[in-house]
Amino acid sequence: MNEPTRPGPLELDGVTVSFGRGDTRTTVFDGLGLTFEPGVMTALVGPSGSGKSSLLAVAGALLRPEAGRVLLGGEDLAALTDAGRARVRRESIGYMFQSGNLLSGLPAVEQLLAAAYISGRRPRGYRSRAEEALGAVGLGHRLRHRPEQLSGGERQRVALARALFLSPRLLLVDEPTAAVDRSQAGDLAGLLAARTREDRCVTVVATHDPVVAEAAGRVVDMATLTGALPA
Ligand SMILES: Nc1ncnc2c1ncn2[C@@H]1O[C@H](COP(=O)(O)OP(=O)(O)OP(=O)(O)O)[C@@H](O)[C@H]1O
Repeated sequence: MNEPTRPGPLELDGVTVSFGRGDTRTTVFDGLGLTFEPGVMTALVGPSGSGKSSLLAVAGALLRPEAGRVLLGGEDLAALTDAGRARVRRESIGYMFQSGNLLSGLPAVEQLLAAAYISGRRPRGYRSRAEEALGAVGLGHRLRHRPEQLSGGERQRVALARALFLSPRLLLVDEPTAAVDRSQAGDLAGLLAARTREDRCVTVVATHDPVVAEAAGRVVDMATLTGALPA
């Protein structure tokens, strides 16, 4: 918002994630190493169960790895206390998930303002900044529309504007085009890539959609990293 974005890579270094115990134990990553640069949108592709969502969860400080480091601009999120991780989530990470997770009944501009309130930031002129942010994703004519009055693609654009409004260093996106038509999917994917370059954030998108992979600056196939077989 008013703070400049502080560019810095996201680095996964020797990251191990597994779920369950005994016979049901699943190791998703074992010593995974990957670096994501600012200004680049990376598409994570791969079959169902190959670990795309798990990677987003570890990168977003929603899941603590069993081993390894998760460095965001040099700070190891895996080593922080729960309170430290909550601070990083609030201050440095934007999340955009499948359904957009908009608050029902709330006009588009208020969706952004609510996010600013929750994060404790209220810069001067924040309402006009929120309007500008919506304009930047092509929704200048939909400022007062509620989610119920928007198309699937428009809802995703509000979610994108909201995620970018707080100037995240890291933007994590899960299946952004799952609920939109093909032409909206292309527009949304292009917009995500463009805003990533302009805002210099690290953007990681889990997707099954070739349109998103085409728009990305880099594609990482999880199957080649984790050895997952097609479902
Ligand atoms: N909470 C959990 N408990 C147990 N196993 C889990 C849990 N979350 C994920 N897994 C397992 O970890 C593996 C990776 O799952 P993940 O959701 O990361 O894959 P994905 O590539 O995002 O799949 P999809 O494309 O279907 O969303 C899968 O085998 C899954 O069953």
